[in-house]
Amino acid sequence: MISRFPDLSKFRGVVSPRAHRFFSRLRHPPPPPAPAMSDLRPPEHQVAGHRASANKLGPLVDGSGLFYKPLQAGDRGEHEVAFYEAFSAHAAVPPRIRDTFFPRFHGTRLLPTEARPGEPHPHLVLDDLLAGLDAPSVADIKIGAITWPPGSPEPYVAKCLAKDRETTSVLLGFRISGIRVVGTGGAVWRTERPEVKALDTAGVRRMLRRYVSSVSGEGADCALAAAVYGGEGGVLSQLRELKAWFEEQTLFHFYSASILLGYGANAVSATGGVGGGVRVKLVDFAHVAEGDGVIDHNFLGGLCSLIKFISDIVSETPETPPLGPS
Ligand SMILES: O=P(O)(O)O[C@@H]1[C@@H](OP(=O)(O)O)[C@H](OP(=O)(O)O)[C@H](O)[C@H](OP(=O)(O)O)[C@H]1OP(=O)(O)O
Ligand SMILES: Nc1ncnc2c1ncn2[C@@H]1O[C@H](COP(=O)(O)OP(=O)(O)O)[C@@H](O)[C@H]1O
Repeated sequence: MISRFPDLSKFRGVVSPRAHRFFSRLRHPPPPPAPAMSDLRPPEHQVAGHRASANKLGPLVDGSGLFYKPLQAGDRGEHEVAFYEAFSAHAAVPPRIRDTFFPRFHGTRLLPTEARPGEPHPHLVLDDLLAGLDAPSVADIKIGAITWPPGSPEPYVAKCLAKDRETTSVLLGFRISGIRVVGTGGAVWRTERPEVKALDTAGVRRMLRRYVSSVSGEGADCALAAAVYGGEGGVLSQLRELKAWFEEQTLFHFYSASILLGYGANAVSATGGVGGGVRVKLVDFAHVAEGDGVIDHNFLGGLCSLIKFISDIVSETPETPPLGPS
């Protein structure tokens, strides 16, 4: 829960530690009791990123509508927390943008994990952005031709640059990181890591078509293109609203962040509509940098490029009933 109190982090050292703890508690009231390890599991709907396993930390859910992301090593985890704290309280962020496109931040919490038995690990507590969608179909699209923030160490820049060149990031301003599609019969089709890494422009187009197709297997009939991508409240109209903000905002530069698309795949109605709404969200803020009064042209360029790919698919496919956001 986010309070109306301003970000106090810059006042650390000015106010007493006791006062700071008091105000922090007001800004992030304690969430409900910590879930037991037996209730926590990797989200079935996760399509990219580090995945929790017996020896690796990764995101967890407990079915309560919350998503627990482990703080990453080094200063990355702390950096992501600092972003959420600043963003949640920033007076210049329009509430509509914050509420529509970002997960709500509920502070951090120590959780038991299978990977680190007996050593609770701090996690970001976020809204599960796919909560309430039955059998969600999900796409993670990493935005930006450049995926490292200014000032990153040289070896990290080299690693990211190599990935940006090998994938479509440099060429298209975005790359697909992972997709899962739940067909009408409940069959799940998902991308494998090596496959998405090898996608070229034609492959990206194919994946974006596959994401809105009802057939099982590799085929792409684009039966849901108009309902999911088009119409009022569809992906395109939400992306355009997000773009309008990025044309103005100079607060943050979202390096390596992803757009997460979601729709309830198992609710395809007789009329061809999709139940549960269409979601367009942003995730992964471990590499966000301060905007310093400059627009985030790296993210904005990738977003425009993605919009063009998706609008081409809508133009090429026949109309089906549109859906609003949920
Ligand atoms: O750790 P790696 O090498 O698997 O790379 C991660 C990427 O996996 P990949 O192998 O490219 O599919 C991973 O990519 P996906 O999200 O899986 O597309 C992220 O880029 C991750 O970076 P961060 O969590 O945003 O800091 C990447 O982590 P860092 O390169 O930032 O450590
Ligand atoms: N708040 C959220 N709600 C639901 N799913 C999420 C949320 N945040 C991330 N995810 C899922 O987890 C994946 C990895 O998240 P991300 O923040 O990118 O982690 P990493 O830093 O390991 O790359 C995303 O591709 C998405 O499937």
